[in-house]
Amino acid sequence: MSWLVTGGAGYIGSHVVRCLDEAGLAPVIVDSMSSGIRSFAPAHVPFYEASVLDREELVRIMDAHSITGVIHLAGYKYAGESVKFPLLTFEQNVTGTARLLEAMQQAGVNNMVFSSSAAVYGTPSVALVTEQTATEPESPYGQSKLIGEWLIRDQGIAAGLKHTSLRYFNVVGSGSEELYDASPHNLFPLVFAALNSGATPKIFGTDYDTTDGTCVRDYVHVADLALAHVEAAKKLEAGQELEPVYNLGSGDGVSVREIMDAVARVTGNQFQPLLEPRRPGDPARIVADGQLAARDLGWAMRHSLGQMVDSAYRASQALTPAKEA
Ligand SMILES: NC(=O)c1ccc[n+]([C@@H]2O[C@H](COP(=O)([O-])OP(=O)(O)OC[C@H]3O[C@@H](n4cnc5c(N)ncnc54)[C@H](O)[C@@H]3O)[C@@H](O)[C@H]2O)c1
Ligand SMILES: O=c1ccn([C@@H]2O[C@H](COP(=O)(O)OP(=O)(O)O[C@H]3O[C@H](CO)[C@H](O)[C@H](O)[C@H]3O)[C@@H](O)[C@H]2O)c(=O)[nH]1
Repeated sequence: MSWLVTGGAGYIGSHVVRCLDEAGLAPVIVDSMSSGIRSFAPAHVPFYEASVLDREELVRIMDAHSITGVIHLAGYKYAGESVKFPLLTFEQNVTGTARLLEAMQQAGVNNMVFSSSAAVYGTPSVALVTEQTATEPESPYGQSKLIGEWLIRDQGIAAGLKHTSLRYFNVVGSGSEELYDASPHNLFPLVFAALNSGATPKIFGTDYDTTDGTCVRDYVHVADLALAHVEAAKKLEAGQELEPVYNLGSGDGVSVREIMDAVARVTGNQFQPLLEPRRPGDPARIVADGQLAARDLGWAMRHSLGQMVDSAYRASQALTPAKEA
């Protein structure tokens, strides 16, 4: 049993690869290296620098390794930036997913786990988002993830693909010090990049309709998230039916101000964040009901917020200048 991991040299993908490896579902990585980091891929795991847009190369790789399933994480992940770059976002996330599905059909690979996002919900009007909550994405990124889900669902109907899509909420933390989130646009990496360089972290928006005026999100630890992928892969491999979509969130809302307080506590740095205007496109609050995933995928929050902050901080400090370049 060998599973292909697209985007396996990325932040989340590298954690998934390690969990698959430990579970005996021999991972093989395909990554275009647009944002991947080569050292994130374990030396013994087969690695191909290739794009999911390259159908023929994907078929060759799937045949060469007798791949039985795909965890598809490759993509362009910035909701805010996607408003500026809709064509890039759709090419990578929609055309990329379509090419991958074509390759899977050609190679006879019949199992798929897809990285979707809470961004498919837009700004929900409910306190806890369930899988039944209306999908009203507000960015090309959210739209592209929803279309990805539809392509996969339709390929299930047309070609018998077994599949599930995991809608991640805010993924943070680090499962080991050499793996970190290098995103230039997300809260945790920006806060630690600022602190590590002597700058002051920023809060975008303090006038939202939330308890302290800052945005509320549902933060999950990347190592917990990775385990849910392995559970999904194992179930699909064993021929068990899964729901078409699962939320991977904790049910707990945490404000940006509360994150800053936790960072100050963990690092011992009593900084006063800079208060900036709102960042365009940010919903005030989005928090998940994760009960469906708990029922079917053993989904559980094994890490506390303090551990999320602490592990992210340690990983950010372990960065060498070479890795930062
Ligand atoms: N980080 C989050 O909070 C979050 C939340 C919801 C969903 N997601 C989704 O999870 C997935 C992984 O996110 P991440 O945080 O690890 O991001 P990341 O940028 O670290 O990883 C993405 C990986 O995909 C690779 N890639 C990009 N385009 C490719 C292509 N065309 N072909 C092959 N490889 C390609 C990149 O080089 C990178 O290694 C993405 O699909 C993202 O949209 C992330
Ligand atoms: O320096 C910063 C950076 C961010 N923020 C705020 O922190 C919150 C979280 O922002 P992130 O960029 O970390 O995360 P998002 O909620 O915007 O988006 C993330 O989670 C979404 C799901 O909820 C999507 O999947 C998306 O891909 C992923 O980047 C937002 O209110 C943002 O304005 C700050 O205050 N200061």
